[in-house]
Amino acid sequence: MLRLSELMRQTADTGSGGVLPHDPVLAGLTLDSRKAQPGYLFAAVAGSHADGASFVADAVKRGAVAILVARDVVLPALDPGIVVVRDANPRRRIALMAAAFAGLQPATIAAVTGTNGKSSTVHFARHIWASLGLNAASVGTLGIFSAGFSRDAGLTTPDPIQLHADLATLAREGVTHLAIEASSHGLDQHRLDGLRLAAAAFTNLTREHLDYHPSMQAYFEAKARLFGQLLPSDGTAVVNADSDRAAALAEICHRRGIRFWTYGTQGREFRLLRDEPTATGQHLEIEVLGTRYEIDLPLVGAFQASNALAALGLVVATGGDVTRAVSSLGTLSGAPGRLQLVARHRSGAPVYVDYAHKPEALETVLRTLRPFAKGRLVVVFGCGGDRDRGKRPLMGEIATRLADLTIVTDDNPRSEQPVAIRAEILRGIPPERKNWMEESAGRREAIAEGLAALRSAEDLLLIAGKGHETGQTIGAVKHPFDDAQVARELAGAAS
Ligand SMILES: CC(=O)N[C@H]1[C@@H](OP(=O)(O)OP(=O)(O)OC[C@H]2O[C@@H](n3ccc(=O)[nH]c3=O)[C@H](O)[C@@H]2O)O[C@H](CO)[C@@H](O)[C@@H]1O[C@H](C)C(=O)N[C@@H](C)C(=O)N[C@H](CCC(=O)O)C(=O)O
Ligand SMILES: Nc1ncnc2c1ncn2[C@@H]1O[C@H](COP(=O)(O)OP(=O)(O)OP(=O)(O)O)[C@@H](O)[C@H]1O
Ligand SMILES: N[C@H](CCC[C@H](N)C(=O)O)C(=O)O
Ligand SMILES: [Mg+2]
Repeated sequence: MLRLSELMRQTADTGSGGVLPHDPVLAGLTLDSRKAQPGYLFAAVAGSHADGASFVADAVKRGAVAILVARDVVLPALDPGIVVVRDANPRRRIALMAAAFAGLQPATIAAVTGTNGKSSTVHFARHIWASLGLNAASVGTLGIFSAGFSRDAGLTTPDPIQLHADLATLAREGVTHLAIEASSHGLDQHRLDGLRLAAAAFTNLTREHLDYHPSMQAYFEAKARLFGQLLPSDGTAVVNADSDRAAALAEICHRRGIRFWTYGTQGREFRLLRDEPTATGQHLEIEVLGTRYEIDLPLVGAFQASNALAALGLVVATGGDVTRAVSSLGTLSGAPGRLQLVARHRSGAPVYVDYAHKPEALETVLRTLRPFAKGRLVVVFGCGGDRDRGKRPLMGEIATRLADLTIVTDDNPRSEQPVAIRAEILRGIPPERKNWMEESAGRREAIAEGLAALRSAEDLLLIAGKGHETGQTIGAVKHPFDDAQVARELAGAAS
């Protein structure tokens, strides 16, 4: 409970002013009129489908006593007992209010942005902190994880009201260190504006979400907000030097006086010098702040080594002991659904599940797995409905270029016709490659076909796109579906 005047005082940086006609004690905040209760403040924001302003009367009917709205919005006549707060940027203001209202957040917070590798990096950062004896948590696509509290995710970056309620719970339970994914939607919609950040990492930028962002430049600018606006000038940026966006971020950070650290094969503070595959992962030689270390990372793929360095960078940037943090990389476990070995076919062929649902990710994971498939590399994948359509032909081209057999199937069709999504994937496949592909309606059937194509222990099946997901959304209904479980069931049945 907090008085409205106090909430406004604590968050007054976007320029709303004026004397309040009343000063209600607020019972809660909401961005959704349907969740308004007596004593609530309703933030009416314009969205991509609806305009929150048209739900003000609904919120008031449910008991809202205060409305936060943009300056220029015309509202219907309201009861004089309702306080209307105007702000130039209500999305930012409600995020700041959510933080103030919840009161507590873990003392040390690091955010991770980039097209690929965010979930893996926050998962790794939590592991490294925990190895240092710190009470750590992660928030993102996989949900919220800490020693004492976990919950499935709705969004990669939750809405600010939910987020701050959860962060306050974590902080009350003693969590001091938090790694959180910053999605481009989340950054663009100011969901993260109330966080007190100590560090921020950038992994890479490739094509994604061009249904939402008007261009790659706009997509980059959404991500760059993390460094240009959210990370305070006493924070540390940890940026992948192997990304072609590193120079632009360096410029932003230097302008703001932010400490700028880089990682990767071209990294300055966290440099990967050597990377050799081993039976169980890879042997790395790295240089961290001028000192050389050798470690056995129990994960395959150069991209996982890169994500591990990003996590290491965040831990060290926020005061973690370098030597102990480096040695904890030797006990990293992969993030669920990321290059996860889930089953073995009766032929001995391994079956992997991976969350590659973007062109660059699919290319990376197929290239990573190629050396492990001395025989045939088989991939089963589809594309999600109601998402960036431009990805579809690109992924069809990549799969058929890098795999020996591609089975095109359904991901989460959502409101789209599965056959139409598959047709867009097929459009990207050159005619001469059509002999090395099949189209299979129904993901379960496609996985069965993928398994049936395995002939020896030298073959390998990759099921891409849904990773850790435990449901498949068809129309408006989410049906239980778990790639790993289905693969195990079917591989078992085949043996
Ligand atoms: C495109 C997008 O990001 N939409 C998010 C956005 O919704 P919006 O502002 O567009 O909502 P809208 O439907 O237009 O409605 C406008 C406003 O009216 C309100 N409303 C609506 C109806 C009503 O009866 N009463 C009412 O008050 C809504 O609560 C909203 O505040 O803000 C909502 C509240 O925070 C989110 O739930 C919603 O996420 C939708 C469900 C979504 O699917 N988002 C995905 C694309 C997303 O955000 N993904 C990213 C990236 C994933 C990744 O790459 O990892 C993520 O962070 O998960
Ligand atoms: N650093 C990387 N470079 C290229 N591809 C990567 C990298 N890290 C992960 N991937 C690929 O992207 C997939 C998703 O990885 P991860 O979940 O860590 O990324 P994310 O950024 O959180 O994705 P999302 O935005 O979908 O939540 C992995 O399964 C893998 O195929
Ligand atoms: N956070 C991502 C997840 C996509 C996962 C993929 N399986 C799909 O459904 O497209 C999104 O909402 O765009
Ligand atoms: Mg993620």
